[in-house]
Amino acid sequence: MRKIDKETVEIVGDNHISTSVETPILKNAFEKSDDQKIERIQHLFGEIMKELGLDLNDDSLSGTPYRFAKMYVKELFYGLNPKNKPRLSVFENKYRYQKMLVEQNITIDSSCEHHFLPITGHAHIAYIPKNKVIGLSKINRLVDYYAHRPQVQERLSLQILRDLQHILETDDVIVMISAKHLCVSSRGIKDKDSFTTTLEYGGCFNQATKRNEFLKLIDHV
Ligand SMILES: Nc1nc2c(ncn2[C@@H]2O[C@H](COP(=O)(O)OP(=O)(O)OP(=O)(O)O)[C@@H](O)[C@H]2O)c(=O)[nH]1
Ligand SMILES: [Zn+2]
Repeated sequence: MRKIDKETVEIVGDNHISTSVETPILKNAFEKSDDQKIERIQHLFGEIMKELGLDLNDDSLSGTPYRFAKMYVKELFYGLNPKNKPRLSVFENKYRYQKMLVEQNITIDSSCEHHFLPITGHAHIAYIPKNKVIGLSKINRLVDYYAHRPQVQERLSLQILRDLQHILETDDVIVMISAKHLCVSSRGIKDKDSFTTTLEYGGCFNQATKRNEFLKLIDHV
């Protein structure tokens, strides 16, 4: 593993934002079971707590290393493991519905990969069906899956877009995410009001009129 020291982090700054749409995952990432990972992270997080000076014999703190490890593996970062990817059943577009379908206000609960702090907000997604349509809830499930990894918002938007385009067999998909980053609001610059919007699209959404149709719909609900 490449070691990066404090000075390099300062110099690299924002340039370390990954250029790939894939989450950087080690080849042997899933050789251990979830339970083995929980056991190891429990030990390591206990060490961090002790290093901070906390007494793990305290009743309230003693269970924290285990709770933390379970939360990381089973909840916040369950989306790292491809075995947890939702099955996205698609079916034939029997109704020949060929207008825009918008699924909006999809909850985003994610974590920033630079600080491991929450990213919270909403995704709005639209597509124009060709031969395939997807169960509505599957769009929400796909968003939830990719959100539950350490993320940058740009990559999250792209991963969702790319999968939907693939599954739906069309480029005509648009993904908008507006979210607050706790690493911006609760530490560092501590800006409580700003939020971040990303927009990824393909196919007919390259036309401003189609994009505007989508943006108008989002605005009116
Ligand atoms: N582009 C992008 N940047 C992000 C995202 N989440 C966090 N960041 C930024 O990643 C940057 C990391 O910069 P660094 O200078 O290495 O970290 P830092 O010293 O903690 O930065 P400050 O937050 O400015 O204190 C910060 O500007 C964060 O706001 C994201 O989803 N997308
Ligand atoms: Zn951050």
